[in-house]
Amino acid sequence: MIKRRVHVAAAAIFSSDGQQVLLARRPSNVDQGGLWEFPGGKLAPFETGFEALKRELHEELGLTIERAQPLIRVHHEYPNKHVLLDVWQVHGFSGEAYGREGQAVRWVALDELFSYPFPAANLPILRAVMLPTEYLISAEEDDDAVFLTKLERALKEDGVRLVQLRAKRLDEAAYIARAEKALALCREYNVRLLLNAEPELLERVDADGIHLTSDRLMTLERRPIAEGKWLSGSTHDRAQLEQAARIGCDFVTLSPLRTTPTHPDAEPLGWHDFQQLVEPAGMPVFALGGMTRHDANHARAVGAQGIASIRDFWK
Ligand SMILES: Nc1nc2c([nH]c(=O)n2[C@@H]2O[C@H](COP(=O)(O)OP(=O)(O)OP(=O)(O)O)[C@@H](O)[C@H]2O)c(=O)[nH]1
Ligand SMILES: [Mg+2]
Repeated sequence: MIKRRVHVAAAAIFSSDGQQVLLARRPSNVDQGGLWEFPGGKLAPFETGFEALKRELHEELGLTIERAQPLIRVHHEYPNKHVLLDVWQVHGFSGEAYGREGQAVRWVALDELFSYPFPAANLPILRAVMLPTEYLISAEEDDDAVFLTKLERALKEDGVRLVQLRAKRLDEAAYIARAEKALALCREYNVRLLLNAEPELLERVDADGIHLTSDRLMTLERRPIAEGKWLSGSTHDRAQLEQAARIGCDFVTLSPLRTTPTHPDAEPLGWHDFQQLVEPAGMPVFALGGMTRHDANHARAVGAQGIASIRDFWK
């Protein structure tokens, strides 16, 4: 039997403060009944994803979309069909949402999403919804006080919400000391901190997760940290992206998009090759390498979660 292929447009509709998304419950008499979902449905013949999104949100919720951007595309094999979930983030709409087909509809806080039962394909979507569009990677800095001043500026003035502590020049004791201080600051601003370090370090510093170098990523056979923590990794090609998926990374950086002073000899991917790699990755991907916040819209247009950068945030 040939498996049916369905292309579905679905929406992560954000509240105006960005802290909640709108979920709907699938009626009990349909496929995956009773599970919660991002509202949407199948593309009609000759429709684009965005056209289908607008039509479905009007039919299902009575909403008119005003502003939307691609969030993530997820391919998933169900026993009876192959689904492509083409998910958009909606930040502007008019109307008051209600279940026009009798389905339950609910605004849910981002940090409560994991307590709702979703279809199996939805895990990457939940990660994408919970992650911001900017990922700060900290620069080498000898002095802890200077480090903290620059970090606080980025949290306060740039509104950064996700940070990776990268400090290759520090020995273990100095790294731990800096991580404790960075964590205290990040907690004040309600910001997530990932350690670019060995996974075991999470037992010493209770940060939000671990970022793996690509070399370290390739040596692992399974996810090295608990599900409740975030696991990200550095990738540069398809093999590394596949390994990140195999060991259950929550998201990755993919680099270098452009040539940078820190990695002058690395062959840049450019947007075209980057886009080819992103969709099959099956998880949120941050573009890295010469990126600034001006590139964020372009990155999202080719399927990325957003941009990761050292220089654009470190001032
Ligand atoms: N809308 C939506 N569909 C999802 C999600 N996750 C997921 O696996 N799917 C799957 O994608 C397909 C979407 O079909 P649908 O039933 O919403 O399509 P539709 O609105 O056009 O309905 P209809 O064709 O029954 O009228 C289903 O097989 C569903 O299980 C999700 O978060 N939102
Ligand atoms: Mg539907």
